[in-house]
Amino acid sequence: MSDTVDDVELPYEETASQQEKIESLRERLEDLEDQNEQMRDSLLDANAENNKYQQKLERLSHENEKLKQSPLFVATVQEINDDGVVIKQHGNNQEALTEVTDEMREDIEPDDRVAVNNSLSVVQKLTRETDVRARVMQIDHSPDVTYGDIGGLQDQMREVRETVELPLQQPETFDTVGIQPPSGILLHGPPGTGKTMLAKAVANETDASFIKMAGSELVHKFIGEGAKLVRDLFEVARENEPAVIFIDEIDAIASKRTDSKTSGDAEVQRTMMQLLSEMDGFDERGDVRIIAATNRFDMLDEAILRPGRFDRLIEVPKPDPAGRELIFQIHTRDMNVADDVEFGALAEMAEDASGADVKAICTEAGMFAIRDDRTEIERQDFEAAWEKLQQSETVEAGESPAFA
Ligand SMILES: Nc1ncnc2c1ncn2[C@@H]1O[C@H](COP(=O)(O)OP(=O)(O)OP(=O)(O)O)[C@@H](O)[C@H]1O
Repeated sequence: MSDTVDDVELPYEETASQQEKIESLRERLEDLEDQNEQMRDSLLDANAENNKYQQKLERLSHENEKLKQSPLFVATVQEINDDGVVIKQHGNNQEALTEVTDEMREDIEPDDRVAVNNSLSVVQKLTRETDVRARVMQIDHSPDVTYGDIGGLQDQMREVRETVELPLQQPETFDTVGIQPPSGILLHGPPGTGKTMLAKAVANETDASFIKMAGSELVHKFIGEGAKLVRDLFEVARENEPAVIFIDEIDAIASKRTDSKTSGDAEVQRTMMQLLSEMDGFDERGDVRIIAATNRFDMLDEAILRPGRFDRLIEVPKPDPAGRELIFQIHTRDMNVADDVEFGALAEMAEDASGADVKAICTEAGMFAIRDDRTEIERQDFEAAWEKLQQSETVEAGESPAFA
């Protein structure tokens, strides 16, 4: 069957008579014609089969399209194993073992959000672009900040721990005493003072997921979706219990009502109302704690501060000299600092600096050393870094810098 024109074997011996040769060739010709006939038949069969599969493929593609068009439910992949895929449906939180195509199976992994149809088969993986929640919420299952990374803020840390750790770790204490655990914490103070760090650290130390949402993004980026996203935020938190919800820049959604009646204001109002109602539904919230932060405490609507909502208000001020010294120590832990550098003196120098400023000074001091071809960071590097930071802040504030 695999003979080619060049390597064809002649069906007779060289010594055979002319008559025998003709006879052999005739037989071989008949054989080949038979084979040709058989192959043509097979080809026809294969073509027919191919057509059948083609039609089936079209039908399935059509079916698939139809499935995608009917309403789909959103679920999160929990586990992929030999039996199929375990998904957890959003909304009712129920888990189900379902099937996926081999192709889809290769594409998904635990924690992916997927769309499932009525029979809970995974139809589509939701990409980050289609997943608004993923864009607006930052979910960190194990934030790496610890209490030891925070300089100063001892009182604030104690209060945050009391309010968040106890209800998460010993909820029965509150049941026994017969009181509701404090609901939300509001951290207020200037930018860069460690508010986010406090929330991340308490989530980390209680093994809770950290779910962050920025109020300003909610209002400015996702116009018209604010209220729904707040609902989603609490839903995601329940799906990831125990969880700490961190709402940064809460003033963007909970500032005092203005008199103007623009549609933008109405939208912000709706978002805030949704937040209040989620906070009021505390009983069903389970192992979820809420921490919010603001730099504009004076702007907040009183409704948000009513008992049962944010009833712990914790001020997070800029660090005092002792706090700054600690923060310098923390941020230079991994740096190669010269022995004569005194952190106390640096703390005195960087008067009025926030924790974030201190961190920026340390990084910049390292850059000065690198520019100077040194591997050790000296006192003058920190001084130059502080000067540079002050200059950039002056320029940002629109004043002319003291130094060129
Ligand atoms: N008390 C602190 N101890 C150690 N580092 C700090 C402290 N405060 C701030 N920092 C440093 O500054 C960075 C920013 O801090 P963080 O995001 O917690 O500030 P924030 O108060 O939430 O700021 P914002 O109000 O601007 O959101 C931190 O990642 C950390 O490196």
